[in-house]
Amino acid sequence: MAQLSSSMEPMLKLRDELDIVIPTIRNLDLLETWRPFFEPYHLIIIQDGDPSKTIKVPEGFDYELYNRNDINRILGHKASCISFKDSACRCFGYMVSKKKYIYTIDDDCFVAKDPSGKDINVIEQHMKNLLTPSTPHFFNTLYDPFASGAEFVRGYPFSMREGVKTVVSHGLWLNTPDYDAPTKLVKPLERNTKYVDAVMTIPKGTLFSMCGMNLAFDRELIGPAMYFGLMGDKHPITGYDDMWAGWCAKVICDHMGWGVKTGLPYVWHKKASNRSENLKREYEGIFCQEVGVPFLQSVVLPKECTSVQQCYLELAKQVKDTLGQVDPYFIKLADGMVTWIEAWDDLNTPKGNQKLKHHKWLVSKRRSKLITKKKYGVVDGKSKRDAN
Ligand SMILES: O=c1ccn([C@@H]2O[C@H](COP(=O)(O)OP(=O)(O)O[C@H]3O[C@@H](CO)[C@H](O)[C@H]3O)[C@@H](O)[C@H]2O)c(=O)[nH]1
Ligand SMILES: [Mn+2]
Repeated sequence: MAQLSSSMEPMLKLRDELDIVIPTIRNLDLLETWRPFFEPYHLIIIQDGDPSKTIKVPEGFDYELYNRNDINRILGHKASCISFKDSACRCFGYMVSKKKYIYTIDDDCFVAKDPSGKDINVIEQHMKNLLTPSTPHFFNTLYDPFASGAEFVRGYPFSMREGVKTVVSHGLWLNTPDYDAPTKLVKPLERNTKYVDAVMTIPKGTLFSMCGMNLAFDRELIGPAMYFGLMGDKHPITGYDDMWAGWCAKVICDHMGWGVKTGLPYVWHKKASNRSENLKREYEGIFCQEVGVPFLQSVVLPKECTSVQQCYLELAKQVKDTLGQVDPYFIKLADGMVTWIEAWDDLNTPKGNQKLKHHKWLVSKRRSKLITKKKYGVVDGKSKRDAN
């Protein structure tokens, strides 16, 4: 196995380097099962749907929770780029995080076990994937040469064994795989029981289906491209937010010379959404992907695009000019992409950081009020302590 740099071990701790982003419309009981792996980290919870609903978070977790009112207050008119009533809202968490890495997971994904019966530490495996190089320019048939027990195979040019920086680590799912609605309808009972002990680099020039359920990425590098596109409320499409982000991010990774890996780690997905509902939600997307994918595969970004933001704005322009003629939805999506970059850059300047600090204080104040209420209750407008 290609030697892991000795500096990697401390990085695996990562408490101050990684945020966990969870989009949710439900109580977060799943966190109990993830406690051994998630408790050390800061969580950014994006509460979708009705902001007046209280999302229960088990004790002991360090988190900030943003609902729609917070998103509107923080972004103002730019909040239009953050989807509502769709898991795409999670990308707001990427924007407000200040950490180098992001891990995002759905609230119906639980700890999976490897074939030896050991609980899988998704953070550890994703960080191994991100902290070791990718090999997009020449396919290694024995999978990830930087994974333990693997190596470059014969015929692999030595001049290419250094690899490139990995910026996305795409994990998989046991039990309910990420099938689209038509597939789920014809195969309602199909479950994924195959634990494939492999991590692979997705070759340069190839797009892939990026599922947002179990995903980690280098926020400082590819973060501005991880826009989960306009879906859900007031939009004709849903269920393709993560796909859009994955296609755009991969085009930019190829241009920037960065790598994307897929494979381990697994989560146990106990699908909470409704199959026939999903078919209605995904219907338009099934057709859009047939035009979107070939277009994005054909995109060439100019060499003058040297930052992810520049690449992303150029991509938005090409989406608007080309796909905008196919379906007006893509004009709105392209505008959303531009607004996303504006909002990202706003919040990641010293002035933006100051503004965000104030909002984070408000969000944490609301949370401590909730904790007080839960601990001491509020009886007839007085706390239980006063009432006794
Ligand atoms: O309006 C909504 C609906 C859901 N969420 C949260 O988003 C994730 C995913 O929701 P869910 O697991 O119910 O949906 P699935 O169909 O299983 O997942 C699909 O959505 C993609 C995004 O992860 C995934 O790739 C697909 O498999 C949960 O955390 C919900 O709470 C929401 O925020 N708003
Ligand atoms: Mn799910």
